[in-house]
Amino acid sequence: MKVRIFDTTLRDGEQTPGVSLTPSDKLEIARKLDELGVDVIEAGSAITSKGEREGIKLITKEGLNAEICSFVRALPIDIDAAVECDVDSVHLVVPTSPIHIKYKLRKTEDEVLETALKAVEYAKDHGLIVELSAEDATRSDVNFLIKLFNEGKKVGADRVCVCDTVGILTPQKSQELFKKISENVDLPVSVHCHNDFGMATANTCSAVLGGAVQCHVTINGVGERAGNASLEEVVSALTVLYNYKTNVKMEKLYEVSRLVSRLMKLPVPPNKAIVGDNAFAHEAGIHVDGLIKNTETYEPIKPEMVGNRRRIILGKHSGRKALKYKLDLMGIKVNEDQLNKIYEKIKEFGDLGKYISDADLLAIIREVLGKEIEEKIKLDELTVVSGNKITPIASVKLHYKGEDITLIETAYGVGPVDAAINAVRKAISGVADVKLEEYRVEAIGGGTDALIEVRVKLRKGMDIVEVKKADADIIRASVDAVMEGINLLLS
Ligand SMILES: CC(=O)SCCNC(=O)CCNC(=O)[C@H](O)C(C)(C)COP(=O)(O)OP(=O)(O)OC[C@H]1O[C@@H](n2cnc3c(N)ncnc32)[C@H](O)[C@@H]1OP(=O)(O)O
Ligand SMILES: CC(=O)C(=O)O
Repeated sequence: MKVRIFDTTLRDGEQTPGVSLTPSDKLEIARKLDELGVDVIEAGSAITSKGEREGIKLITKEGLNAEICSFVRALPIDIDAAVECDVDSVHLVVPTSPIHIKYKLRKTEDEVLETALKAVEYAKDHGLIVELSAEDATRSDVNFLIKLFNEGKKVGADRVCVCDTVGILTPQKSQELFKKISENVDLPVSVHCHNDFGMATANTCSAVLGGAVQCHVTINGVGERAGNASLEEVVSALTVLYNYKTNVKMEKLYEVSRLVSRLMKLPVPPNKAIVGDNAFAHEAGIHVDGLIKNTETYEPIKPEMVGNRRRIILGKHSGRKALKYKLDLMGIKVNEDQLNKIYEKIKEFGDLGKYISDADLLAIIREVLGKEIEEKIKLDELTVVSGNKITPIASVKLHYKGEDITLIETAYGVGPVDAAINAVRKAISGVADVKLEEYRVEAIGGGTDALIEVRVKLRKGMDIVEVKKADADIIRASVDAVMEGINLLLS
């Protein structure tokens, strides 16, 4: 059976405290969501602001395949704003719980019903698809919900939605509630779950078992408070664990996750299911040994299925097979004695509570093998100019393959570090397509002469490396880290 995916990253997701997207950010995300194959994009809440309307209008003009929707309250002014943005549909939200009706709206149930039905009629008169949605439905009288939905159908509502606004459902209650609503309302039923108790994905899947045919979800589970049910979790669980189908192209999940993370400036926790960087990462020796023999031993699905990748991390818990596997991947040949020496050093590092980055491993290998591993690209010159009356600018001269090829480039940036890294990336653009995925900086010590530790994560295709470098000069530390990462990716 097929389940529709209603993505609310650009509406409920953008309600994440501190997050605000520009109209062009919204358009970029909407295009990716459309490529991903979601059925509905809730592009925002048109009444919110001029910029919000601008963003929604950019999306509706784009001619995407997905239905474009705006959140509206049961108010003509909200519906007018949605109509102005030329959306296909409205997510028309009506608070239904006693607490919302009494304290928030200061109305009676009858008054709420009357306002809601008038709003549905008004939206239908303006040619909109209407999803009539009950806010705080899971703390509402189920008979009132059924009455609202059935009356809503009479005046033209096309779908209904049950919102677990404060995330208090359990999987059992969810299945029962959605069964009751589906049996008593002859319209497609949507589920909208929040994650206050970490149950949003489970509750959403149970709602589908109960009869819901459309799931409201957000990329990375972003949203109010603890967030919404996450798209990647719901789609993967429904597909793999429950055997449902969706229109989502699952192999694009990681890519869309990272776009949303970058534009919302919300890092994806490493242990996030499906799209986290640790979702398919393994350090424990016993696990890696199993994986080498058959990946199914410790992976429920293949990482490529969701656009993620397998990572073998070396550390305190590693075994020799993991080390050998990693060295093979790096094209480094060692004898048994050298392997054991590198292995012991990794354990020593781990016991000191240290994280072993790819660059650390390379340093250990260099030490044990007693020889330099070839640096394909070397930094020769670096010049950076910055000040209060100049856009920061940097130029670099690099040597590629010894002295054979010289790469010289200049670039601007928002600051001197950005300019320097842009110059390096520009210079190597003809050699390799390397993307800077993450840049973090920490001062070790307190003064202006503190040691600066820079950590970068670089990607070339599906290969990712992490490097950390420390220097009193933040620009040197940054450029050295990026150069080392590029060399690792080219090795
Ligand atoms: C559970 C959810 O996610 S609900 C969606 C939350 N989304 C948002 O709030 C979108 C962003 N919001 C905004 O930009 C602003 O709140 C606006 C433009 C919508 C409204 O701003 P203001 O007019 O200043 O109102 P304010 O936000 O202070 O209060 C909300 C009003 O809407 C009313 N209201 C709330 N929900 C509904 C509803 N579904 N239908 C009708 N009225 C509603 C409230 O009762 C309150 O009315 P009151 O002023 O008569 O008490
Ligand atoms: C409508 C909505 O976002 C909610 O009730 O959570």
